[in-house]
Amino acid sequence: MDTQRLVQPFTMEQADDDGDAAAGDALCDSACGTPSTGGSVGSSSVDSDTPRGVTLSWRDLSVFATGQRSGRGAPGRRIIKHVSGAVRPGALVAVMGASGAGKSTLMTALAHRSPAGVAVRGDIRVDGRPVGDFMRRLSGFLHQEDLFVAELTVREHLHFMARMRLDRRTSCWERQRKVEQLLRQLGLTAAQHTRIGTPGHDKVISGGERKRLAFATELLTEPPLLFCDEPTTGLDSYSAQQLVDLMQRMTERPRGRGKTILCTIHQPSSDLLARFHRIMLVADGRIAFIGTPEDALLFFREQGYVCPASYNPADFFIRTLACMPGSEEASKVAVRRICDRFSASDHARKMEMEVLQDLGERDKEAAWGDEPAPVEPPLWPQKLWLLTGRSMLQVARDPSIQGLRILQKVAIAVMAGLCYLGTVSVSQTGVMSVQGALFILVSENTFSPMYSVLGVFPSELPLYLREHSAGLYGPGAFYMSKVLSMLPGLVVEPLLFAVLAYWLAGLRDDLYAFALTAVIAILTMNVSTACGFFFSTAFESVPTAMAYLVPFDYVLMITSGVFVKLSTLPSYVSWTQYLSWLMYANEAMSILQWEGVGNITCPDATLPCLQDGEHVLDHYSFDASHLSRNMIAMAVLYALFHSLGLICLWRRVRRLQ
Ligand SMILES: Nc1ncnc2c1ncn2[C@@H]1O[C@H](COP(=O)(O)OP(=O)(O)OP(=O)(O)O)[C@@H](O)[C@H]1O
Repeated sequence: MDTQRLVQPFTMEQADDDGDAAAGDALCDSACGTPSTGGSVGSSSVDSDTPRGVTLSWRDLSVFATGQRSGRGAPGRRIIKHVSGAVRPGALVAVMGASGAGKSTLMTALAHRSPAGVAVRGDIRVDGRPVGDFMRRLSGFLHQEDLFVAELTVREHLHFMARMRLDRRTSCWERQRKVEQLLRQLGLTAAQHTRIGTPGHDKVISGGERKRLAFATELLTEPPLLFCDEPTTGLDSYSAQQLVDLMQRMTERPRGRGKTILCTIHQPSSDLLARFHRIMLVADGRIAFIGTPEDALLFFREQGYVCPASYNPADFFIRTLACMPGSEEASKVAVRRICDRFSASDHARKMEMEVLQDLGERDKEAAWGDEPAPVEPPLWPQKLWLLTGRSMLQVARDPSIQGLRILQKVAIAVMAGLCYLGTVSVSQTGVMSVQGALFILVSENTFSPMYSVLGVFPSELPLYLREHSAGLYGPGAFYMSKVLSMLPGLVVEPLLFAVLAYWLAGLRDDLYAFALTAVIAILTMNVSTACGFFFSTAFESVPTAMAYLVPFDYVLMITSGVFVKLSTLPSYVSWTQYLSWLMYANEAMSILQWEGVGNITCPDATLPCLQDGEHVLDHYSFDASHLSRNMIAMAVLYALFHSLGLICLWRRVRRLQ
């Protein structure tokens, strides 16, 4: 009966989307074909797939703010104060309390997901076992603020997550079956091909659909324990009710397989509150009550707080436990008294007895070998492949990332080429035009690509940190995927520019010179992007990165060989030229233009003249034997910037998590 219930749609949508499954979305398992509705080889009923529920208990738990957000030099503040409690399998628990009471802090601590700057002390156990990193696999966490890749569709997102989160031995069909089931179950079938988007922009799914998608993502792995931080915030009352109904159904499975769900919630209606099996009231970092809403009303009555007949009990609890402006001290004393009385009450003792009994029974069950097999996550190359695919879709679908840049490059190449048209010749004035055209080729492939990637890591870090904390992938795969996804653009863009500008400007009519110039242009853009990536990971925000990058790029430009004769640079700065890939590129391109050129016309024999190519190179302090050295140096800079970028990202992630 419960299996039936679970596969029932969340809303009235009954659209059969099996046919759509084969729609070839890039991230989807389209190669599996259409999944059979009756399951696939290796799949079993939903109930037997579902791991048994778990008991979560905690004793003498305190949470401190140790730094960062608490401010420089501020002592660690105790946010959660010596709390104890427990939740049994199949319980849907509403965590309620006034704003700032400590609900989210308590829940993230219980979920073993406390952020950096927060220290947790105390004993938290799952089925009697002290919590550890296994909590990432055992539990799902629905965050207050949803974060998605806006360019993906609902279906693509779920397929990506299925491949990232599920055991790598899960068959393609099985993954597809889970996605289809979740789409139906959460009423996302109609929106499955809609881009997730960013709220406030066109083509976005609604706030309710975002919440349901976030929920579906957490349900992919069938975690027996779910933490939901304000899942109903921003939803209309009907959608909120539907979501809570779904949670309720998930807790009500037989044979101890009901999920344990903790859910912070703000001001639920009486109707919504009645759907929760238990409520947990948090006040000033302590627990004021855990039990059924009815018992809570009785307990409060015993303490002298009577809920008026027409009043919403949730509002009554929150109001009673809130810190009243103007009478803060009295409110604190009242809250302390309620919390003290609860911890000494029969409710608290009964809860503890129930948990102990429950754990005893579950120990016996475990002896019968009901432990789930350990999950094998995807291998690193598989994760990299998936992440790169996702990033490529982002790049392809967001015109501001690459499409517009390519158009802009073409326009600049045509304009620059036309400006030099007819000015390039083997003459004294032609030397200036050639060197000018080469500088345009180098600088156009340096500055705009370098600055355009500065926002990549600051903007994507929140999503990365979220996915990292869920145990999906590490900084190496994240960084590499960004590099790989941009690679096609970083070849096409400079190549297009070189083809157009080179031939329009009328540079040396030699295929070898052109081909190597194009390769150097590609190298230039890749080194510049690597440098941009490094600054993007090294600094917290784009303005800070810019503040350091602008002076750095002036040094690069001055030492490029165009603005000053390199051999005349003062010794204390002359070393900087070896960091300047503009210099390497400029010298290499100049060699390709001038090597072997003899007899440059000289209009007036009485004035000093550049008589041949060797003279031109010498004039700029360039050396004809440096062609391969320069290309190798650029490759080394590319590797160096990316290595530094990766180290900075890794350090930042360690600091933030
Ligand atoms: N890392 C931190 N550093 C310093 N103070 C913190 C930190 N995290 C939480 N706090 C503080 O602890 C208190 C409880 O915060 P928490 O977010 O848990 O409250 P809440 O009950 O979930 O509130 P709301 O319902 O408004 O989300 C707040 O005063 C908050 O400012």
